[in-house]
Amino acid sequence: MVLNELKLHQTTINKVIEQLVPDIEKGCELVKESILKGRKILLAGNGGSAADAQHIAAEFTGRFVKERKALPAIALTVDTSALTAISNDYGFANVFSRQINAYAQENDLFIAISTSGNSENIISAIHAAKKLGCKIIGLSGRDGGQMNEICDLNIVVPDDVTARIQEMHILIGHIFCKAVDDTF
Ligand SMILES: O=C(CO)[C@@H](O)[C@H](O)[C@H](O)[C@H](O)COP(=O)(O)O
Ligand SMILES: [Zn+2]
Repeated sequence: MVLNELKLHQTTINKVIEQLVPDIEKGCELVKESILKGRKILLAGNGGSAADAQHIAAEFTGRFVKERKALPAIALTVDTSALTAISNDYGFANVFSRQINAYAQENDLFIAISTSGNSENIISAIHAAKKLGCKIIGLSGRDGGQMNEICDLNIVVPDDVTARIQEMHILIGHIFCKAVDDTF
């Protein structure tokens, strides 16, 4: 079983290497552009993707590898009072869009993470971010779902298994962090 899981991961990473390098490079450019313009990064996802959102945000506000200045990144998944109040009062579909409306400004970057590309609260948040003039990178999988139509760039991991897709998302997030480190 263990060897098989590792081999499945290897198959997915090989597909990412063959198919996604240009998209990941575009994502690096969008992330660098927003940081160099002094804009902030907002991130959101559900479940494992919520963990990815806060993991990536912390690489920017803290540090990834290199010593450099603190950079503005906010995960919309971490404030349990906001998460519960918004979900309770406005419905779970609005849990991220409401926070986007509170924090996002024109030319900020929203990194929306959903392995299916279809989670309702992520789709609503993308619509809200677009209305405010944000740029949007999707990290998704399967067929990319609704995120194909509404993101500036939807990076679709070519796999149908949630775990494999998430493993590639955090790798891509780390590559974004390396691209930013390299600009300082
Ligand atoms: O981490 C996992 C499975 O590996 C789960 O927590 C998973 O993230 C949750 O089922 C999410 O609700 C899936 O949502 P999404 O990726 O389709 O947007
Ligand atoms: Zn997971």
